[in-house]
Amino acid sequence: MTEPRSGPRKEGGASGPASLFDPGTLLRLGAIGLVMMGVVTAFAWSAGWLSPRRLTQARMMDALAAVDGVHPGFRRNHAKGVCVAGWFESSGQAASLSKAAVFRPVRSAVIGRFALAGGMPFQADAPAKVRSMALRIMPPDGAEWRMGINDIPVFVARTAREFRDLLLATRPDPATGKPDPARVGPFLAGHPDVARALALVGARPISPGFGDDTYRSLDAFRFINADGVSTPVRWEMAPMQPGGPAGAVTGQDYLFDDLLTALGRHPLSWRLMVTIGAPSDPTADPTLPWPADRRQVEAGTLTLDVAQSEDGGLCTGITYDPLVLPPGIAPSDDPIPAARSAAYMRSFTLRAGEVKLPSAITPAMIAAKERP
Ligand code: HEM
Repeated sequence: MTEPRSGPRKEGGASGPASLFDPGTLLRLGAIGLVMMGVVTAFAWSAGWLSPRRLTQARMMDALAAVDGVHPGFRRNHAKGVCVAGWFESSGQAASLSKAAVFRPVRSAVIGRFALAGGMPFQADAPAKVRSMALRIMPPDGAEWRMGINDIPVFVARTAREFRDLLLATRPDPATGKPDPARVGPFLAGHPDVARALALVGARPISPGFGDDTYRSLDAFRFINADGVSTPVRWEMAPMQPGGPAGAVTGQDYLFDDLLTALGRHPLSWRLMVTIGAPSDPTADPTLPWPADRRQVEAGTLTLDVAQSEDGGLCTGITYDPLVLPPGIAPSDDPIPAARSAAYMRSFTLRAGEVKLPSAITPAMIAAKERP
């Protein structure tokens, strides 16, 4: 018997292994390569590597960190805060403007947060620091509504890019620890809208504390009623407790201390006042106030009666994303809320994965002020 001759094997036959040089294999490999390249390019694009001027979530986080540093585990803005809880009682008066469940004559549960603007979780309280209220309003039978609202009359930038540029222009100079006038001056000269908005913010009346402060949406939204009629709106939470005499403006946490003392004595309430915009009112520019004589509707009353530290508190796992809106409330052409939504998500993703120091407002501070 002769052994079978081991001559050259026919490549690529139906039964033999495929060669790398087979045209079909090359085509398939090429296709895989193209898909991989597409994926890598998409990642690079979304990370902003291909477009150094594009504003990405990471660049916005960097700008916030350039001003206030990095504080792992904390919100990248409005870092010093305390959780609160209570309810919102609708008056029914906004139901003709918006079909949102929250405006039916019902009581909705609320998880909120008071905070100071800025990324420093241990900053000292001071009268002129921007204060905020954030709310997640959850009607018993309908979609929730989230908001983050500030105690200033207008926002300080028209777009996310302008806000980021303002942050970078006002970041502290390492030599002095203060913003560098040589950088701030030219920035404001080139951004008269920001200079005008900052002047309005600087001239606002300052209330003694969180409890007697007014918090505003600043951004414009649209209310949509059951007939599909869309109305431009902004809103504010107006305090129902009188502004008492200013307490002692001393102590690292005096604003939070006063808030906890007040909540320990009685619930605090605010009226939700919705301002109806006229067709001529600017909706796309939150640096511009609307005329003071616009009609307002009293949509209901917010009552807060419980405080909790962020450490273990219900608000910690929440982003007060202004685009979490129920049917009946929609964004306007204001570009800021979409940028906020992206930035809050990024901040949440970062802080959720980090080890955090205890918050400035501790469970023990709250327990000491609680009602018996
Ligand atoms: C482009 C503009 C803005 C950027 C990039 C920005 C960025 C941020 C970030 C990163 C956070 C932390 C979010 C978290 O970790 O949950 C935050 C919180 C907050 N922001 Fe903004 N923000 C912007 C505009 C505004 C405006 C216009 C308002 C007010 C109307 C506002 C009100 C708030 C409030 C109240 C909080 C605190 C929410 C809480 O207590 O959890 N922000 N912001």
